[in-house]
Amino acid sequence: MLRIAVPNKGSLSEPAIELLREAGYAGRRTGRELVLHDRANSVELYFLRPRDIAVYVGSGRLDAGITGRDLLLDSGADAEEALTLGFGASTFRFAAPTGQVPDDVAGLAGRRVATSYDGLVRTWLADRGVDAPVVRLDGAVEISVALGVADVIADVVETGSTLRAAGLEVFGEPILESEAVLVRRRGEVPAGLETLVRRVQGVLVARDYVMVDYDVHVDLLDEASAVTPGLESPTVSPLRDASFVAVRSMVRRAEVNAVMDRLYEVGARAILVTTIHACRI
Ligand SMILES: Nc1ncnc2c1ncn2[C@@H]1O[C@H](COP(=O)(O)OP(=O)(O)OP(=O)(O)O)[C@@H](O)[C@H]1O
Ligand SMILES: O=P(O)(O)OC[C@H]1O[C@H](OP(=O)(O)OP(=O)(O)O)[C@H](O)[C@@H]1O
Ligand SMILES: [Mg+2]
Repeated sequence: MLRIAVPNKGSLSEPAIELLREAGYAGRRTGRELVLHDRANSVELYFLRPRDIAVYVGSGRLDAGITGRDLLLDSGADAEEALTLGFGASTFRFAAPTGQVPDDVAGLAGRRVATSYDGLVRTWLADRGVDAPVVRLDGAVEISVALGVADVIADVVETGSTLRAAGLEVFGEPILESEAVLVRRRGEVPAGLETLVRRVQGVLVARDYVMVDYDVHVDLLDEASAVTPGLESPTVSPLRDASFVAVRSMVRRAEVNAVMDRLYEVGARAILVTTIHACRI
């Protein structure tokens, strides 16, 4: 049995559960379930706080889990990233009241820094030789400066609207670019982990790519294939009219309209785009 940790709450929970569902694993039946035995797939899913997931995986009690890169680094757990998952993107940044931002990193010295990610912030400050007291708070960190317990904050920024509402502005380089990641414990590869990674990768590729089919005159095949090289090489099938071929290739979803425009200019016709439901690459 592969033991997988899944966020039970917060912004990563729903997309993580949906990703595993699309990868063929059982879904949570109620919002209160803490463990789910998915015997058909030989996995056990543990629904845990995202902040705790890297700790369980790093301790070796669980084999893999979904959490944020920022939470993984903050925990200091002995776990490593196996895959980036393409959701839960955020930036971890310093912010201070508008008009009172330090000029540079050295300007942080002696200022009280409020954060929920004290491990991450202490390491960042120590690596740069900056001596600043860290105030550990559980959440709503943006209000801490107005309430007088800190001078600056270090927190997750997604849209920036919470910062703006609190009269704060970011300063300095981002501390970290984060997103949801699949983490695994270091060392020996547990049975079933490769299957989990391949399944999840399959979902991510199916989300990212579409299938494009078109007909093109054989004389234009090289030019058209250059527009749709696919992952390895496009599939080319004969048509009844031997002067034409049918071509099939995977194309990035975000680029498909530009690709269709170029194919049409080359002379391809009957250009069809279909969704990929699942794949193994
Ligand atoms: N807008 C966001 N706010 C907070 N965390 C976010 C956001 N967008 C992405 N994340 C990521 O989600 C993870 C934090 O999840 P966590 O469940 O601890 O906090 P949360 O989503 O703020 O939920 P809550 O504070 O309600 O418990 C981090 O990896 C963080 O980078
Ligand atoms: O840049 P934004 O789009 O505004 O999002 C970032 C904010 O969202 C999160 O707070 P959350 O709502 O989770 O509350 P919390 O601070 O109590 O965890 C995070 O801690 C930031 O405060
Ligand atoms: Mg939060």
